[in-house]
This record gives sequence, structure tokens and C-alpha cells, in this order.
Amino acid sequence: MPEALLRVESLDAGYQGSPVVRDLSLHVDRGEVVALLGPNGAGKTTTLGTIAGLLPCIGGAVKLDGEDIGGVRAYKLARRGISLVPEGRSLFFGLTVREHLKLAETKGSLQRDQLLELLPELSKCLDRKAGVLSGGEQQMLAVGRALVSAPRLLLVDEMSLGLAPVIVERLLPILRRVAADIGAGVLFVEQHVSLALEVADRAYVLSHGRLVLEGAAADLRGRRELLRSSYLGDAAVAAA
Ligand SMILES: Nc1ncnc2c1ncn2[C@@H]1O[C@H](COP(=O)(O)OP(=O)(O)OP(=O)(O)O)[C@@H](O)[C@H]1O
Repeated sequence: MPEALLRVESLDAGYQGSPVVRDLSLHVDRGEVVALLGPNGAGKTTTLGTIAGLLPCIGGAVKLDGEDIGGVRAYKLARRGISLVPEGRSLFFGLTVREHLKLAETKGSLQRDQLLELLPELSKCLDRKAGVLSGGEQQMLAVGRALVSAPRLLLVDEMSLGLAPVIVERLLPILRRVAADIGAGVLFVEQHVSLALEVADRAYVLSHGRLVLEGAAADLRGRRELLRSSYLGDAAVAAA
């Protein structure tokens, strides 16, 4: 069996040596879209930050293509194909869309045409400053910037933050296109559970820093009660 693109094994992650995520194991394959779900404070952002090298791995292992990358700095992981779209987008409001994309270019970048095929709505606002874009356009730009480097693993933290569900419905399918068109693995955090399960192949649910549920998105879509109880913290780990 080929090695998973990303494999997290018994990960403990947190701050100042104190874990807030404990004993987490998950994997993402190439071309796969995986949702990381769970209530506020469950440890989703901490997990993404640790995979991206922004936070130290306190225990366990994070492997990319079978190689342990725990402790490797974020900028090095970016060069090795891990790209993070952070919560809050981190855009420069005084720079245009084109300037954001230019700044993200590296050797082996996606061709601009290919990027705009993935995110056609960006082509209409290339010369507008990020500060005047709508929330949805800003989020597209944040994803576009992360895609410029043609990542192998795209990590996306709460794309939908502050956006109306109708906009989120337009945004989330981009992740599916990223996986299909550039073959990247995608791990995304999302609060809109139903919408996330429409787009994802599989999902993991964290609660209080622990994995409480995992399974195929198609199965989880039909198990509302189990999902609800996992959010409330009273479900045992279940493989759907
Ligand atoms: N910089 C920090 N220092 C110490 N503790 C932190 C820090 N950031 C987050 N935490 C704590 O870690 C826990 C997990 O937070 P995290 O942001 O990973 O959760 P989350 O699932 O992403 O939640 P949300 O949906 O609210 O963003 C929380 O208890 C939070 O208070």
C-alpha cells in the first residue's frame, strides 16, 4: 500500500509544552479532501498549525510521504509542499490581488492561467486591492495565494469565517477542484458541518483535543445523531 501523503501518529500538540491536542492520529492521501471538524476550542487550529510547523510537536509524529517532519520549521515545510490558509486570511489590504499572487511565486509555481482556472472569480479582480474585496473574494485570494506554489498538501483553517452560508457553498467546492486538478491532499477545518461533508471524502471530529469520531463523509452525512453527540462530547471514537 502506498504511504499516505500526510500521516499524523499519536500527536500531542499545544502551547508551552502543555498539550491541548492529545493522541491524535489521522491521515490524508494524495488527491483526497479531508474535513477536520469539532466545536470551538477542540484543537483544530492547533492541529493545522502543528502540521504546518508553526507549533512544536510535543509528542507523537507528523509524517509527509513517510518522512518525519516534526520539528521542521514552517518555511522549510512550505518549500516541501505544505501550504496553509490561516484563519483570518492574513492578507495585505494595500496590495492588489495580482501583487499577492506575484509575492507568493516560487520555482515550480502554478501557471497563472491554471490558477485562474481553479479560481475564475479572481481574474475579475486582479488589479483591485485586497482591502476593497468582498469577504468571499478575500477568502478566494487567500486560497489562491496558498495555491501559487502548487502545494502537495493544502491546509485550510475555517474558510467560512464571517461569510454567509451561500458564499461558503460557492467556496468549499474549490477544495475539491484543488484535489482533482493538482492532485494535492487537502485537510480543512470547517464549522459548517453539512457543507463540509458534501465536499469531503472523509472527516475527523475532535472534541476537547481528542479524536471522537472518524469516517467516510458519505456515512457521516447519514449519522446526524452520532455527529451531534460527538460535538457535545459524549461519543466514543467510532469508525464509520
Ligand atoms: N496561543 C495559545 N496559547 C495557549 N493556549 C491556546 C493558544 N491558542 C489556543 N489555545 C487553546 O488551545 C485549545 C484549542 O484551541 P484551537 O484554537 O486549536 O481550537 P479550535 O478547535 O481551532 O477552535 P476554534 O474553532 O475556536 O478556532 C483551546 O483551549 C485554546 O484556548
